[in-house]
Amino acid sequence: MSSSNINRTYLKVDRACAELRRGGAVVVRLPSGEAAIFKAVEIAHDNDIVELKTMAGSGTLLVLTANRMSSLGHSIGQNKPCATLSSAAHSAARAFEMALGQPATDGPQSSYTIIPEKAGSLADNTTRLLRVAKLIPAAFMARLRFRDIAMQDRWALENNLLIIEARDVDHYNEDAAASLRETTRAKVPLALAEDAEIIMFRAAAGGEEHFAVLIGDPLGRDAGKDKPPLVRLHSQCVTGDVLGSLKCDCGDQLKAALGLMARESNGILIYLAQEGRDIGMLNKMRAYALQDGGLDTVDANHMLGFDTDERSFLPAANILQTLGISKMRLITNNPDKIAQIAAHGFEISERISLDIDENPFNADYLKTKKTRTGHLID
Ligand SMILES: Nc1nc2c(ncn2[C@@H]2O[C@H](COP(=O)(O)OP(=O)(O)OP(=O)(O)O)[C@@H](O)[C@H]2O)c(=O)[nH]1
Ligand SMILES: [Zn+2]
Repeated sequence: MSSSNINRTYLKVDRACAELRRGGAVVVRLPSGEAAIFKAVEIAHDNDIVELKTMAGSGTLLVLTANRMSSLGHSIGQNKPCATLSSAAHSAARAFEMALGQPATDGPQSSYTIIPEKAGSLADNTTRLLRVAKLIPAAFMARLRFRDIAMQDRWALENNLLIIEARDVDHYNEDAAASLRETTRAKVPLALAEDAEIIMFRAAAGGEEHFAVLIGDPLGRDAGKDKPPLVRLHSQCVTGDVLGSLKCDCGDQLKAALGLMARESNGILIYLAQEGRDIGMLNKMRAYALQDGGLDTVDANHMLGFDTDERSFLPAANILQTLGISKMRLITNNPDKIAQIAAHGFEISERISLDIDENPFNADYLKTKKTRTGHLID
């Protein structure tokens, strides 16, 4: 794909996300010409349900992910990422409860007809776009009655609506990672590592900003360096990294990693703008509220409709490649991180574990990392 094509594609997705976040409607279309108009449930009002129905000419459905459905006590089958729920009596408040509330004991879902949806379906694409927009992946969706693409384009223009093609959604995360560029760099002496330099990267797609902290001389400007650099991919955790939250191990891991790198003067910490395993700070706080009610970190993500971990380490891989790194000693306990980085063609000569002392507030979290997400914690 030429770079100008990539540009047009991701700009449309970025505009769609802004539209969804302000409560607006977006149209999603499959190559077959099937299309649907949708909105984010978490920002919708009752009149939106009627409006979508009137515009599309078919009933408004509620789209929920498989994880959310399972939290509501419904298995929708293997390889079905989401389901559409139809009801004669939708109200935004009720749908909000279905999408976000704690499951009611009398089973509000019983009054809905539930249809499992395939990967790549219109419903699936609505939830994927909502995730990119860092919104709860629950949509009000109404299918357009007509499949003629030229007619749809005219209709969208008349109604000031954006049409997003399913293939644009498919490529978005890859395009965003590929569009990362070094933007500026500066020396920033740190308490734990005086010889530190920060390199900022900005993605043209989505505008996300990640950064690399170079400790000492990891890029091998010193001739004769025999060990590959220590590398840590650290996903943002404002509560742990900045506020010193005792609920997780992030802040301590950050400090420990910088300390290890300073000792050798040979490290790269990539700080990824992936707050809350990439569900965003607001949704992480929603997950924390559910954890206050007794759920663990995995079930809380599922209850909100998200996957256990929404992160891709492709942005990190692109940054490492830009820096000219091919081999590293990776500081992590996360097997998925190791697998993803290896799959991108990097050589991990050694894994350095990063075990943090338990406290009464993070003990359950650390246990869940070990038992449910496979973290290699001793
Ligand atoms: N959604 C959610 N995110 C969390 C929670 N606790 C921590 N995080 C986020 O998880 C990310 C850190 O992930 P971890 O699983 O601790 O560590 P990791 O990067 O997977 O693995 P290591 O390399 O071994 O540290 C950060 O983005 C945190 O904000 C939580 O309860 N819910
Ligand atoms: Zn944390």
